[in-house]
Amino acid sequence: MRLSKLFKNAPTVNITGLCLDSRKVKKGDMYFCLPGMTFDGHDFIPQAIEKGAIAIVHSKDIIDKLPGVIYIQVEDVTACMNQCARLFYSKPSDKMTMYGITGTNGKSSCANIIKYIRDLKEPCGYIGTIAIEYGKVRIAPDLTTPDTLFLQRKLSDMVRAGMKSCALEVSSHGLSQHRVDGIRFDVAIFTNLTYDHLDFHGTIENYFEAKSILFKELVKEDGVSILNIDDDRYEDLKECSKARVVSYGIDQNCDYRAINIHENAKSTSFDLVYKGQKYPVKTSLVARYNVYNLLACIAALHETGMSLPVILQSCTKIPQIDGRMEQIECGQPFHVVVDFAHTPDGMEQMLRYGRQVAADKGRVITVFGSAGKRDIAKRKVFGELADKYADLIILTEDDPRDENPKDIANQIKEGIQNKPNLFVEDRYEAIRQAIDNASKGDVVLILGKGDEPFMYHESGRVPWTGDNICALECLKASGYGENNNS
Ligand SMILES: CC(=O)N[C@H]1[C@@H](OP(=O)(O)OP(=O)(O)OC[C@H]2O[C@@H](n3ccc(=O)[nH]c3=O)[C@H](O)[C@@H]2O)O[C@H](CO)[C@@H](O)[C@@H]1O[C@H](C)C(=O)N[C@@H](C)C(=O)N[C@H](CCC(=O)O)C(=O)O
Ligand SMILES: Nc1ncnc2c1ncn2[C@@H]1O[C@H](COP(=O)(O)OP(=O)(O)OP(=O)(O)O)[C@@H](O)[C@H]1O
Repeated sequence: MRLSKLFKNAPTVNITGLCLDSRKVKKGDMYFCLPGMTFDGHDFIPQAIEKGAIAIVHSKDIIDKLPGVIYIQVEDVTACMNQCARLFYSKPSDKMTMYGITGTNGKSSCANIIKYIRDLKEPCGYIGTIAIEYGKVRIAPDLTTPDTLFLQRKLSDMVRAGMKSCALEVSSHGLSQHRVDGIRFDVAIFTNLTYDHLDFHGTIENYFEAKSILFKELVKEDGVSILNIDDDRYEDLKECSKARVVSYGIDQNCDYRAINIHENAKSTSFDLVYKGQKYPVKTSLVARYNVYNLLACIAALHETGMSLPVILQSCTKIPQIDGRMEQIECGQPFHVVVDFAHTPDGMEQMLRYGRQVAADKGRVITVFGSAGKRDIAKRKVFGELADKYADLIILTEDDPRDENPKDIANQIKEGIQNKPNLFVEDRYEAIRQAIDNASKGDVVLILGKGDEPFMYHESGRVPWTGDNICALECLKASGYGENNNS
């Protein structure tokens, strides 16, 4: 693209790419010097030029300018980069129906439900923690909400691949760091706000402020904000939303309400009340929190033109979302569930669910840890929750980074008063012991990592079997077989 299309009065040169990381610069790129939490992008200008950058966008004064390189000084490099990326990639988000989902828990679940149902009508892409997915493409992501440049590039790939819509998980980090500023959302969904990420945001108010950007600034004025009426932050978000507000929930009257909820181990049914009419809904999803997720998605899809009967019919067969409430079946006489729960709210929901589906005398056996170099205050809370609901607690590693997993386990143990517990550092072995310990009617809950095929250790990101595959292997090693229904 001609530089003059991005900046008035710029020289007539062609920019072949945009880059924010000097290590990844390619010949002909424009490099943006971003202020970071660890580094300052300005310090890597020489490296960027050496690797082939022909234009540098910076905010600080530069003394030793090199001939042949174009220097563009702006006040706010991040804002400028967002604008350039939007133009460079031809405003891809304007060519699709954009669903943005934010909240402490439920983003991946909602985005995957929307993708599944929307895909039945026309192609829908997905960007989030689990994958970047469109058509036959499936890429493992580094972040839930990628950086602006990568994000705009992927959205433009989606448009080229024929996607008509995209479900995008919008994390609070992504919002704070303006990764999605170049996107105008047709639909902004709020799932819930509970305790998380305070290591980054400092206070729950800052965390909420970050989430609210999606509703205050990024949803289109003629778009729609879909809000959970049962969450304490409903009124605040309603107040600040730029778009019209549609509500969903269970406890109070609202636009899309679920009543008469029946939860089973493998399915859920309820009546959807919409505009005074009742619609029976049956879904393959389980646990009450998924009723909330489903309501948010039904509202989002209906408000963007899909008919209610078509949406509701598809709810019966929503496929298993990888690593989210994933039931591992190998003919064993007890439940094994792998779930990505890694916040106090997510843990409590899962442990409660475990208690509910365990047979009368069945035990809840749980395996989990807590991530290293992340929020340490939640560790004791995890212990307290397990103490309240579980019968046997096996503590193990979970992305320890450069912390000692045993120290983390000891901090979790501070919350455990009454229940038997043990520490098994190796996660595979911990899952094996949980499964070996289980008997008829028990529930084994393996929490924290879901389907993630990696683990963060001191040495960096290393491959991990994945809790779901590990659990299946352990069941088979214990003599269960997929066709054995004993
Ligand atoms: C805390 C955080 O979000 N950090 C993000 C931030 O990094 P940073 O501010 O530390 O950047 P930095 O390393 O100081 O570098 C500043 C600038 O210099 C550049 N640089 C740096 C070094 C170099 O040699 N050359 C160079 O050009 C960098 O590319 C960057 O542009 O900007 C980087 C570039 O976009 C991100 O990769 C990085 O995400 C890190 C890897 C991360 O782990 N983020 C997590 C916490 C995160 O964002 N998580 C959320 C959701 C979590 C959840 O809901 O569970 C997510 O959306 O994934
Ligand atoms: N609506 C909800 N309310 C409370 N807990 C939920 C909800 N939806 C999912 N959970 C719990 O949170 C876990 C993570 O779900 P999901 O991956 O959908 O959330 P997320 O917001 O994408 O999380 P992350 O951004 O950390 O990936 C689930 O495995 C489940 O335990």
